[in-house]
Amino acid sequence: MAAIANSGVKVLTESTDLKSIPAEFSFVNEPTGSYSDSIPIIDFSLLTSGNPDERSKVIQELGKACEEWGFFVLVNHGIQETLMKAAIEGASEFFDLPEDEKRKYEAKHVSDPIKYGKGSVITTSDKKIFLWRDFMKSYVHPEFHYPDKPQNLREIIFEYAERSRFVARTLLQGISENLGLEEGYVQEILKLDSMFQLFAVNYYPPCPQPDQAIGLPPHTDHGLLTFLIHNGVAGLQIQHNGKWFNTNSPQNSILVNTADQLEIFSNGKYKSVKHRAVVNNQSTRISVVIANGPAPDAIVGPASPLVQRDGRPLYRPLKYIEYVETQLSNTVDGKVNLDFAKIQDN
Ligand SMILES: O=C(O)CCC(=O)C(=O)O
Ligand SMILES: [Fe+2]
Repeated sequence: MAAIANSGVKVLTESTDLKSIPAEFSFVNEPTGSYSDSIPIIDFSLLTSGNPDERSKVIQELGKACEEWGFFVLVNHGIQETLMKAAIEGASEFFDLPEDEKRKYEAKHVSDPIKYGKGSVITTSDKKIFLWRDFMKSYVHPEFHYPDKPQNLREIIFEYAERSRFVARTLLQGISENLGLEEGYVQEILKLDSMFQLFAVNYYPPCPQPDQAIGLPPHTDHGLLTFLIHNGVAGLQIQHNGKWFNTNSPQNSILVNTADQLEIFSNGKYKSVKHRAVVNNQSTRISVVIANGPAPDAIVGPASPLVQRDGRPLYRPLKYIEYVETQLSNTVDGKVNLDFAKIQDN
């Protein structure tokens, strides 16, 4: 039992021939996801192409995707496929390191810039459940933190994060134009030059009873836009109109979801989408995530031109890094923080 509590799921699955999941992992899943052919696809190159008609059309599509789905598949984003592959393969090598090496990064405090672990959630009935996932998270911007080993990976992740920032800022500029905000407003208010980026690699080994465990339970992300790429094994599901949908991703695309700060900034126009990661009994799934957010010290509330237009703010302003760290230490329900920021009717 101690092995289960102390080591990651990778070690657990590799050291024993499991036919069923240990009781600590048992999670009651909502019904499984189906497919939708209407998940939006956004062509990033049209945002930067210089053709004004194409640009305004894609900005409209982007706004619609954020409003209706809170999720889209980004194609033609300009980040080289070789870099993305290197990031996925390299990041997953972290989990092959000896336990002692990984354990150096076991989280002691929520603000530790590098954290390794397995994670657990407390259910509404006060039960602790372990997730079928090992993770490594690190803060990569404005300060860059990354484990020393495996070697050479720091440069790859540094570059991937840098390219992602360009893509994220360009998308946010397009989104804020769709909200009717002036050029440069979003950049200045959210201090995007020093935007906070949290890098995460999630490792989901095959699970003998995939329907009875969960990789990551339903949650929303804390930032503005989250980018996710993976090793070709599906597992990310998003909630849409109360139902779960599998996400498809064409070769070399980035899966993008709206997150809490965008819901707050847009005064509720764009909802932070709930999503979860399911597991399977065949192949290891690896996802590489970059949560792109405002600057750590930015105080984020609804954009004032939108508050004026809507008549009142729906959320109260909070300092972003405090929001992140409350969410990272909160293991219950992904929406708790947003509810905390919400101004209640009375
Ligand atoms: O691995 C996935 O598909 C989901 C990851 C995720 O939602 C997260 O890291 O916040
Ligand atoms: Fe997430």
